[in-house]
Amino acid sequence: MRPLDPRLLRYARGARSILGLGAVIALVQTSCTLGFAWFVAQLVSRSIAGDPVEELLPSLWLLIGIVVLRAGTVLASDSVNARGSAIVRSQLRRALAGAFETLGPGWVSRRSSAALTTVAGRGLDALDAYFGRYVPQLILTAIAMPIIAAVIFIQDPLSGITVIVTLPLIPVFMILIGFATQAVQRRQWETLAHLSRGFLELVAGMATLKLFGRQHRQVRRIRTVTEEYRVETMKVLRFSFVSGFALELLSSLAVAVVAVGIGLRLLDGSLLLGTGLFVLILAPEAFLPLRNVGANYHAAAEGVTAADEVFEILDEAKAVRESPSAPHQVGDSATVGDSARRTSGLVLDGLGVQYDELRVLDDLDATFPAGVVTAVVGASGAGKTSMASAILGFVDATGSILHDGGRVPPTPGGRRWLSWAPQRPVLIAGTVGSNVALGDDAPDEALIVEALSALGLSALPLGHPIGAVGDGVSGGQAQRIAIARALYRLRRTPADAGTPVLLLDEPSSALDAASEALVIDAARDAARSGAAVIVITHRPSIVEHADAVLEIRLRSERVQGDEVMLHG
Ligand SMILES: Nc1ncnc2c1ncn2[C@@H]1O[C@H](COP(=O)(O)OP(=O)(O)OP(=O)(O)O)[C@@H](O)[C@H]1O
Repeated sequence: MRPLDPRLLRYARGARSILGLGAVIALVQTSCTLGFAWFVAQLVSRSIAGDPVEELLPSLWLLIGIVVLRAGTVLASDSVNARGSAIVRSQLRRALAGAFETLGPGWVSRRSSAALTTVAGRGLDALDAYFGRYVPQLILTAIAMPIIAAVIFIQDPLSGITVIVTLPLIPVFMILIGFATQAVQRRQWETLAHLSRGFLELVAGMATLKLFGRQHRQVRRIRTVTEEYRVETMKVLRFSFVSGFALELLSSLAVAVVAVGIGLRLLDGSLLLGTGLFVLILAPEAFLPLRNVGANYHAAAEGVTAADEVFEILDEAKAVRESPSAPHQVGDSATVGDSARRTSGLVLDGLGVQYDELRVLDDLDATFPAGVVTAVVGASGAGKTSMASAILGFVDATGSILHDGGRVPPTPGGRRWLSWAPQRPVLIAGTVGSNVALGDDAPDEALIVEALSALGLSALPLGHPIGAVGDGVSGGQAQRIAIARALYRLRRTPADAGTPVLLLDEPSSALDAASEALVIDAARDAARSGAAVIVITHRPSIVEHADAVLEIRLRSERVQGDEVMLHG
């Protein structure tokens, strides 16, 4: 772990002001430490020398003032660090949410959702120890240590040299401990992510696990991972205890050496009592912040390990933002025919999609004209949803996508013309109405009612509550609410967005024949109003009512030049 990761300053702007304020507070604290040591040494040596109390009173008042000021700086430092830590964590969480948006649903779907929520939740919370305790001590060390060491050297060169020689031993020792801890800390963090994943699977899949009698196995797995987590945590703690002990021993020995030197010179009279006392009080203060850095290192390291992962995600999103055409190559193909450029609606020209090693689509050409319902059919796994994901900008794709003759950008933004209902309906906690008008700042109630009625959901009140994962409605209702959302968005397509495109991915997979007929009517109405309608389906009844059919064959069954067939 680097003492201070520069990426933290880059991604969490709030961190800069905390560091600035922390430096000012550290400077005041160092002045207080020096003042405190000076006045205590003076008061003791002058009392022993027999100075009258009245003459000592001004120094006493100053000492009391310094003590109060020092307490004030501790209070200020605590509140700055607590507020700063909260600001930084919320800035990093916002940046992370922005990164997820940039990287897109395709990226998120390839990651473990449990690991992502652990890093964004518990992981970033662990930064509290880093900001609340570790960083302030690091700043104090950088400011107080050289000043105090210099003052000791000026007052008593011999003690100064002892302090200057022994001080670097502590950071050297800490670096060695740091190397050893890094691996255990990462293992502890990975086990935690593993544990979260196990719990998520147990909770989300409880019904299935119980039905197949696998719940005990899952519980046993969690028990094993919990044990692994305990072992890893104990390893981290062992390092923490040993390093705390060693740091304490090192600094105590160094202070003892200084104290013995001062004592001997006080005895032989070569050092004044005031100076000796001053240096003796100051010496532990030179080691204290560095010792505290070491003591807080392990608590901070968990947050830093998590922050490391956050920074990797933020860097990835930054790279995508800076070169949007690098991973997503849609729009790179050389020439697109004139007819494609003149088509109102959507044209795919040589579209290719690949997931790591798995090539799903290659060189797919298709036209989805305005006013036409096109059914997209093909065997399971042929790549129909992958084509939809490419149109949505969710996956890396090659080739070109043209909307009204203009190239569609590779990232998901800038598709005001596109309305989509996914294969698996995603409902957000709220109400039926808020789900249909999702993303609309000024929802049109009449349109919401119209979209729901078109799908036979007029009996469902707009205010009907929906839970976090679509609880509160049936599977078929959830699917129709998701389609109603697409119909609502279609009706709200801005006039200057061009030909509206309605993309429905297996819209009737959870519906009965009557509801399916309503979906077909809604798709036909949309085409009549001028939209290009694409319906991915396995249902013969939808294919029958389509104006055109695009068949995507499994890659293994494709023949060169016969990748797809379009029936008009
Ligand atoms: N995010 C992904 N990462 C890796 N492979 C994927 C991903 N999404 C889909 N695939 C693979 O791509 C292939 C095509 O999947 P796709 O979902 O496009 O098929 P589909 O034609 O829509 O199938 P279905 O009719 O069953 O919905 C499948 O082999 C699938 O396993």
